[in-house]
Amino acid sequence: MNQKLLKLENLLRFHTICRQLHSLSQRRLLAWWKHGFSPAYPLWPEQLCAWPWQTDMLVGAALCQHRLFVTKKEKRPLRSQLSPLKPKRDVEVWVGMTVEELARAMAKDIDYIYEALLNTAIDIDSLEVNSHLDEVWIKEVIKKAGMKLRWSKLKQEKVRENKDAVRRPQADPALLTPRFPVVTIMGHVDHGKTTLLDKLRKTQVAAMEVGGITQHIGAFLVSLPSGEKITFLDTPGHAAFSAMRARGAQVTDIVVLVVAADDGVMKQTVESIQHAQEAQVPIVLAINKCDKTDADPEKVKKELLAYDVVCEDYGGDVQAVHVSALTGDNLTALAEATIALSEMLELKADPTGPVEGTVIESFTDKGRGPVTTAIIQRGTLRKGSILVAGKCWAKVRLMFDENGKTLNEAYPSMPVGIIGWRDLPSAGDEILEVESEPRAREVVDWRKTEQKEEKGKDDLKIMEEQRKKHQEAHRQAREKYGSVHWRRRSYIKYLERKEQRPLKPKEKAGKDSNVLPIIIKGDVDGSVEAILNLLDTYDASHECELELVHFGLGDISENDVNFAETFNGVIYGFNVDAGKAIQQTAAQKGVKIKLHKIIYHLIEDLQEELSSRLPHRLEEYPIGEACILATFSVTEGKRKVPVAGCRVQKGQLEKQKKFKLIRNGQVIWKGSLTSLKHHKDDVLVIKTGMDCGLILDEEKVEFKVGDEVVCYEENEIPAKTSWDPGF
Ligand SMILES: Nc1nc2c(ncn2[C@@H]2O[C@H](COP(=O)(O)OP(=O)(O)OP(=O)(O)O)[C@@H](O)[C@H]2O)c(=O)[nH]1
Repeated sequence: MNQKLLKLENLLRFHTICRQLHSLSQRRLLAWWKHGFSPAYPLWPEQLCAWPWQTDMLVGAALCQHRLFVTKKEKRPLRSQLSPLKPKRDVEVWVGMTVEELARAMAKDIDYIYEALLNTAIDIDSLEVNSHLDEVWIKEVIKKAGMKLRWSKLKQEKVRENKDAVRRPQADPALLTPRFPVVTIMGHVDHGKTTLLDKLRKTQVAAMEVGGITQHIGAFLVSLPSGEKITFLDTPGHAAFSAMRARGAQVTDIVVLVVAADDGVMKQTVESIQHAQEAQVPIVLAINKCDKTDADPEKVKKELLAYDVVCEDYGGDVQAVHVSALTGDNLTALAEATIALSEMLELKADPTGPVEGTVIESFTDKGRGPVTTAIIQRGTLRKGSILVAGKCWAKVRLMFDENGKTLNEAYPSMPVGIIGWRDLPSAGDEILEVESEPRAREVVDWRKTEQKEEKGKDDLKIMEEQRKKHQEAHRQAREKYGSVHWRRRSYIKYLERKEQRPLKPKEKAGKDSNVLPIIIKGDVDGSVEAILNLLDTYDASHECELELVHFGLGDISENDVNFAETFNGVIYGFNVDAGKAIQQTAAQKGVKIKLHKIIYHLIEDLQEELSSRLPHRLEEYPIGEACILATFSVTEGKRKVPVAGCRVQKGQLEKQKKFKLIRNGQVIWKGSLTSLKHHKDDVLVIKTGMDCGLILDEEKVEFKVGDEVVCYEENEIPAKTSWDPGF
């Protein structure tokens, strides 16, 4: 009878715990049950491990549970292994669906999915209801269920209609008209690129007789006396190249390679050559600083041979112009050489139809908002055109050139400042004209969604990597700690520490001990994880040891209180409750339950609790100071007792308080007085300015004239933990 009652009681307690344990534990229980209740089974529910029950009691309880399942089984087959599923139901699935979604799609409960994934390589413990499943696991579950898999429309939706705007196919040669070249200036540091660009720009300003301030728009147009034009990109050559090539755009037709005649080929000269060669952009060589006495243009040409840059003098096709950016010498010749090369390249573009171009530079102007400089490559840009670039779009409100002059139209190869962007596109972004604002929005939305999906895929990859890492750590922990199925870093840390210094219930963790055993309960996995992560910042160097004896999800239970009582610990609950009965039990057992709804309040509370376990600090408060003016001794029986003749200089000396003797700034004695006299009278207090004679409780101490006597009292100051989790 007693046996039966015990089992019944066990069953009830077991049920209560199971109900608290969330679906995860029921799943584990089932798995455990199917493995013959072996305590060695790795999925032993951690909450039950923490339960201070004996294993056989647990088995007893579980056996009852087992019978219950068996009875239920007769009415309703629960598991695939027990009753084969009726085959070939179609299940609509998609990659990355969650455990919950798969269960719903299969019309099964969540446990079913977990069960199907048991004994597979997946780490079932790290698998939450909302974890995403890989294709391989989805297939595994469906296969085990004997169902048929059908990839969902949702998956097909992923290959949704491409709403992006793209460049048009190559233009009909009949539509092509000559265009002027777009040139980038590149070269080694200090070889004169900026000076050359400035000179070219100033020549242009002077030539146009505009005067005043030139507008920096990242590119400018130079008109030669012959009427020819060249667009120079006014951005650091490397940056322009990298940005544009990274986005697959190629706006430069010619590279002007600047090499200082006095310095020769240097590291960045070589890099510039490589950039040009990789992009198959021809080079015009500007041998600069030819005004300098030590200039040696021939040496430069020879050095360049090593990099496949063969000048015309050496039988190659690279034009070399000796210039001086400083004096402006030969800059026209350089421009003409560039034009000659562009003519050979037969640069042409289609000025009709929707615009295509590239963003050279973009910035936000205080008054005008986002501004871009673009090079038009196809079509003709006009006010009111609708453009998209990257994930931004614009209705062109205003166009201007490098001199700030408003433009009505911009043709291929023209640099143009554009105002009217809703957001700021990036340098190198491709500009495409679309037919309407709704279409521009559609393109931008499509691109944003694409980006999100890409990011989602990346996140999934990261999650998968983390899962694998977690799985490995988990496997190692399991190997190390056997059937105990802890998966928390903090707990493993705790176990490791425990190996070094086992915490015995009630033995070390007395109320005044400097060990604080704690139990953490939280509402959801995430919050418990967050608290455990903060606890991880607490290391052994702190004065009070923090022992995490148990943690878990759900309201505070009797089991937690038992634990806390056993270890003399404190229960911390985050966003959970403790029923009245539990609180009463805890009060009876002297167990503190601390409930919080804000993590940092919980941590502050923990800091206070830790501080309360630290020994108090003693702080000294001086009451008076005296100086020894004479030393003598009195005879007490056969002993000669040293006496210090002092004058009080500050405060007062109180016989009952503590005293210290200081010599040359060093404390040489601390203790009490056995005698304090004023003349021949014993007194309790001597005030400032008065003389006195005093005898210490340690007769061996010798006084010296000039020593300092300090009377003080000691106060206990509560200590504060130095632990700061840093939030
Ligand atoms: N004598 C002489 N000095 C020049 C000439 N060109 C540039 N310099 C000087 O060389 C120095 C560097 O010129 P920059 O134009 O700043 O050179 P850079 O290649 O743009 O340099 P980074 O911007 O640092 O890459 C400056 O002191 C210029 O005055 C030139 O033709 N002759």
